[in-house]
Amino acid sequence: MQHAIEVNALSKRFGARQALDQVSLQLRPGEMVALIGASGSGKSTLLRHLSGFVAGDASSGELRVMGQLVQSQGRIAANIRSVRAQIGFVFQQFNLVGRMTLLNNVLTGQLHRIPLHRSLLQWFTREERAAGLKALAEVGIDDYAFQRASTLSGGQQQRAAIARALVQGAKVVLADEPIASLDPESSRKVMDMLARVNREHGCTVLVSLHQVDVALRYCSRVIAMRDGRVVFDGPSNALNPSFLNELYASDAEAPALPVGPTAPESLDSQPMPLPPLHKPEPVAA
Ligand SMILES: Nc1ncnc2c1ncn2[C@@H]1O[C@H](COP(=O)(O)OP(=O)(O)OP(=O)(O)O)[C@@H](O)[C@H]1O
Repeated sequence: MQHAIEVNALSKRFGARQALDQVSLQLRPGEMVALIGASGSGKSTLLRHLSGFVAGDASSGELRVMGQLVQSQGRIAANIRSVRAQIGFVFQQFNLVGRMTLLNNVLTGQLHRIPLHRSLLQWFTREERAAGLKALAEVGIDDYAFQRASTLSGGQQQRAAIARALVQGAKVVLADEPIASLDPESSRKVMDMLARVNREHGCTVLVSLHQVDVALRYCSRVIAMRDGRVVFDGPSNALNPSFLNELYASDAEAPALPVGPTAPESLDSQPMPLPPLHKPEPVAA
């Protein structure tokens, strides 16, 4: 089976800091998986490598999205732009161009399909505009289509990034802390949209989250990172309070950890680190 996301022995060192250490994981098409871990554990760095914005160390293996090579042994694939056309990004730093209208921001999702002169001039056809408005309606912000993106709230901007992924026809959505600075109601809307994109459009979603309760509510599988390593990969209902306490032990901004049904008492005494529940499968040549 072709994996939607495949990471094989990815390592990244920034000076003395081992940000990623032999990270391997696979996501099946159609999965929605949460990436959790304390601040500095490597979540954003992993997502940036998957997007091909950052190259891993030369000792790293391969990263693939929808079977296409993103990078191998520290070298970004030559056709990375066409690989990225399959990936929707909900990254705070790449989200929207503030001076462009919301609609034009969303329409940039199809730039890989239209001629360069049209993209430079932001000339879009009636059909393309209709597709953009439909996507904005789907995420509930079509009323703001002709407003400058900079005038929108953080939650609306995140939803616009999701609409852009829809217009783009992305197969995989990478979301880096999409609700980090949002109020609870906006957070719920953004997470609901991501879940819908996953469920109704069949997109594979990998979302990094600080809020463990949100991760457990929306994702049946969780990957936990600590010090650049994957220390847990399995069903979210197998996580337990002692593991989570250990995971966030060094985090000054540790999130409130959930208790109750999502944290079965019977697993309380499980020692750290938990072994990964999914053994990495061999990478197809
Ligand atoms: N460009 C960079 N140069 C130097 N160090 C970096 C760089 N990017 C990340 N790091 C370091 O790599 C480690 C992992 O950082 P990363 O941002 O991936 O963590 P994170 O889990 O996403 O944290 P947070 O939840 O706070 O966003 C940190 O120690 C960070 O300081």
